[in-house]
Amino acid sequence: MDETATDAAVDAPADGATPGGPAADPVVVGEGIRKSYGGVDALDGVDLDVAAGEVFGLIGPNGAGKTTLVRALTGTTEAEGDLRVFGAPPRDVDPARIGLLPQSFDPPARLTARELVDYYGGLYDAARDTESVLEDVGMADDADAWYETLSGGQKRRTCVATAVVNDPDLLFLDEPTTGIDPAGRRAIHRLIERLAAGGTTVFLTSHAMDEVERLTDRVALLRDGRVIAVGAPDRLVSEHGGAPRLDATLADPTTDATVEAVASGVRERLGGEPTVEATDDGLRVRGVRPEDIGDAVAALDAAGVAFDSLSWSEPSLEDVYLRLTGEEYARRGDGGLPDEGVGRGRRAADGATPDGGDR
Ligand SMILES: Nc1ncnc2c1ncn2[C@@H]1O[C@H](COP(=O)(O)OP(=O)(O)OP(=O)(O)O)[C@@H](O)[C@H]1O
Repeated sequence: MDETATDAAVDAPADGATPGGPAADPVVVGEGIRKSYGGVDALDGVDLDVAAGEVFGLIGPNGAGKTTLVRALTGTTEAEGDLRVFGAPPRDVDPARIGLLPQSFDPPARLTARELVDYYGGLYDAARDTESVLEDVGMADDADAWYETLSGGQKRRTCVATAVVNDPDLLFLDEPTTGIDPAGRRAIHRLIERLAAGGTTVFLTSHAMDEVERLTDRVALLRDGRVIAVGAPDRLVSEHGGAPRLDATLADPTTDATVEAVASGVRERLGGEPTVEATDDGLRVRGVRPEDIGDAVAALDAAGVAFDSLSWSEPSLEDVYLRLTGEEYARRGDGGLPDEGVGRGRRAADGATPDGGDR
């Protein structure tokens, strides 16, 4: 396990099942994976395992190394370290067992979607029926259009079809839903769910935290070529997502005096637990339970704060992402660490800090 991974990475459930802990029956195993391009360490000692039948998510900022890791695991680039897929080095694995949707994929432009799926299916001894694959990705109605005339989302869906036409045991999808509209995304989500239900192992990279949270059994967060957390999404959220919060969009700019007035009113009504901070367009009160919402609103009113809108939300995988990558604090521009939570937790666990102080 990566030495910088949080403790969500290391505790296996008692029954050895996959959610939360390490894979019980791994089809992908990587230890100490390294890859440099010139002076850039794209992968800086990645350890991971993926179980048979698992939907495994890989998230991380632009340039974190996600695509490089997918390429290393599919044998499309050489990397150092111990990499095994179905027990063999990636380049020795039977291609019929693997499906790959690369991040960048440019199939021949003057073939129709149907011809493309036929063509890629023809590369294998046994392939799925073209029509059912087109149906699966929501392309049945547009199957006779040339690839070059398809919209960006239709192109991506066609590419997904070419990746699943061989009915792979292990499917790598590198940002499959980028540029796809909500209906198309739903089609891809349903396809992933069906494949997983049928026993296909899925390795999914995405910047869409909602789809990763919804679809994956476990997720690894990559930053600067290292896994900094891995575990079931709900576990990562409970450990690192922070408290539920109430966000207020304010009509006027948020001043320090506004924050202090609301904080004082919130302390008075709710005790010491909630914290108040300025956001880009208003205020955020953290630590507000559903039953506290009325009191928090009363604190805003008492402070004379006029708000345009209010929203309450539970923490999500996006909060985990923002906190563990340090982007939340970078965005605020203060470069500071939170008073509680992940900053201290990570230092205690591994000596690292969210601002990259271990590197
Ligand atoms: N072929 C290459 N030549 C040189 N540098 C590369 C190459 N491929 C990747 N890199 C560098 O390696 C690092 C990791 O890139 P990678 O594409 O794996 O990140 P990523 O997490 O997939 O990013 P994104 O979310 O933007 O797709 C980046 O600094 C990138 O510039």
